Amino acid sequence: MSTKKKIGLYGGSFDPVHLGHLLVAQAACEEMGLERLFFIPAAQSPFKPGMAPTPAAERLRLLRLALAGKSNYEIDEQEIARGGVSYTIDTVRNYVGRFGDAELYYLIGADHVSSLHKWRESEELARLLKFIVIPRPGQPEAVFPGEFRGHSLQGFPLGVSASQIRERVRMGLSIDNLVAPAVAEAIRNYKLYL
Ligand SMILES: Nc1ncnc2c1ncn2[C@@H]1O[C@H](COP(=O)(O)OP(=O)(O)OP(=O)(O)O)[C@@H](O)[C@H]1O
Ligand SMILES: O=C(O)c1ccc[n+]([C@@H]2O[C@H](COP(=O)([O-])O)[C@@H](O)[C@H]2O)c1
Repeated sequence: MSTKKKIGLYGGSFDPVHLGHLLVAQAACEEMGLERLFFIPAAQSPFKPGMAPTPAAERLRLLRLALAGKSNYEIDEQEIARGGVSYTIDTVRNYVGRFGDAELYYLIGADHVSSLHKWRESEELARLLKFIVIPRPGQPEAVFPGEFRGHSLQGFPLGVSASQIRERVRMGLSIDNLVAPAVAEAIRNYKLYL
């Protein structure tokens, strides 16, 4: 069995961070024994080109509230700092430089598995890390394409998405129990997603 440190990278738009994300993180840490998990908010996800995300400062504010007090979770702002479209290979190269002796895992929801081969420099990405896939309701069981290596977790499949939360706020519906209480309060106070 490998004794290398296991480090998890969790990239996403987090617009806003919701309980689905937090359960993904929990399942990955428990089932894979990750020592550290970095939440990495994207400046702009490559596969959401037509969608201007909420300003990074607001998404970061919500992430900080959601993760407050969870010491094994960290927020990495490198993609926000780089700006432009956030390609995972650039971020992963940064982690290889910082944690060359660790095993790197990248967390994705099951909705991303079938298009992994379309990610930038996908062969190099597949060489540098393994993927952790968390089931999402409505998505088939993950089958890794080609060269990709990874683990499919049991998780706690939860039918919550950021788009559903944005839509509920626009419609004046409650988002309590879909996001952390402090996140719901901040979304109300700062009048986000109206
Ligand atoms: N409920 C969930 N269960 C499992 N994985 C999830 C869930 N929600 C999000 N993810 C995964 O988390 C990562 C970041 O997701 P993202 O921030 O884009 O949220 P989203 O809910 O998918 O957003 P949107 O509804 O706007 O597409 C992606 O890999 C996505 O598949
Ligand atoms: O690098 C790529 O080509 C690539 C293609 C699609 C998605 N990603 C990353 O995957 C993460 C989840 O994407 P999304 O669209 O669900 O927010 C986010 O950090 C994106 O930058 C990365």
